[in-house]
Amino acid sequence: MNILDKIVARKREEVIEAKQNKSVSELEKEDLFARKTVSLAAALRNASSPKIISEFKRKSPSKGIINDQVSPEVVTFDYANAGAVALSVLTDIDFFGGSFSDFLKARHANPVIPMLRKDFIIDEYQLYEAKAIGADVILLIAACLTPAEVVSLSQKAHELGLEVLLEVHNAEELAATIGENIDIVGVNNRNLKTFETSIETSIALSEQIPDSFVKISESGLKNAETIHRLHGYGYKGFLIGETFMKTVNPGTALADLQIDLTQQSNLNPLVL
Ligand SMILES: O=C(O)c1ccccc1NCC(=O)[C@H](O)[C@H](O)COP(=O)(O)O
Repeated sequence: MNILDKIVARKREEVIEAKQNKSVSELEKEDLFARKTVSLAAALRNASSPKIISEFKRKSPSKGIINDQVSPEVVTFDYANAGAVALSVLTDIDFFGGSFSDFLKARHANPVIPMLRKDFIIDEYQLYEAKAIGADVILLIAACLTPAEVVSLSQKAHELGLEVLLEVHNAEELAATIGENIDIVGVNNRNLKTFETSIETSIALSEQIPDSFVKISESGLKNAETIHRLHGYGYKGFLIGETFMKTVNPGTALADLQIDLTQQSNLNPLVL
């Protein structure tokens, strides 16, 4: 059993419990359910420079505790101020230390910026939850869903006004799950068996993702040089958690990266 299998097994239990505690019609009555969502895909598609999706991530299976001294409202407000195109907030409790409370605090501190509910979606019920906490985008991980599940969950997400980020690790997952209701394709550089990250995964898959899909690179991204390199392969967005969260002030870490990105593109305008 790899880590994804363990996470998904626990997630199935959580969803059963959640459905017993709150019905879909109760979720539909939450104030944020009626909120009009903001498009991350459009913000990325129209961007001429690399854009950062900044993640609030307390801990992870690969690194253990990353930062337990930070508050979601402060960090995400600082991220948005430092120019993040979107926020990603973990809502998985057991493996990532996230929660709906973290997500809601971040949403209330940042009413307009696109926000990704970062979790392991396996059931339509979780899409209603995502809408009820004010998410704009949900994640579908090809490695833990059948192609038919990707189709039905992405259709339902669109019905609810949510955008869909499809995450793939290899060409087989991409070919099996890419479809009409996918808004953004994310290539995850992290090997879930070894936890090693390699940007070669993003490079290898870049040409196989049709141009009609906005593409982003995820995990293990640390510096402006790598981001400019991947931007050259057509990646518009970059999902970064640990590099920021392991610092005392994650918002400042993003601001510093933005300065590096601008300086490097000024030195060599062709990298844009
Ligand atoms: O981060 C992990 O250890 C992990 C383990 C198993 C499944 C998923 C995992 N991470 C989820 C993510 O996609 C990352 O949080 C995201 O891409 C940001 O990555 P990073 O910048 O390396 O924190």
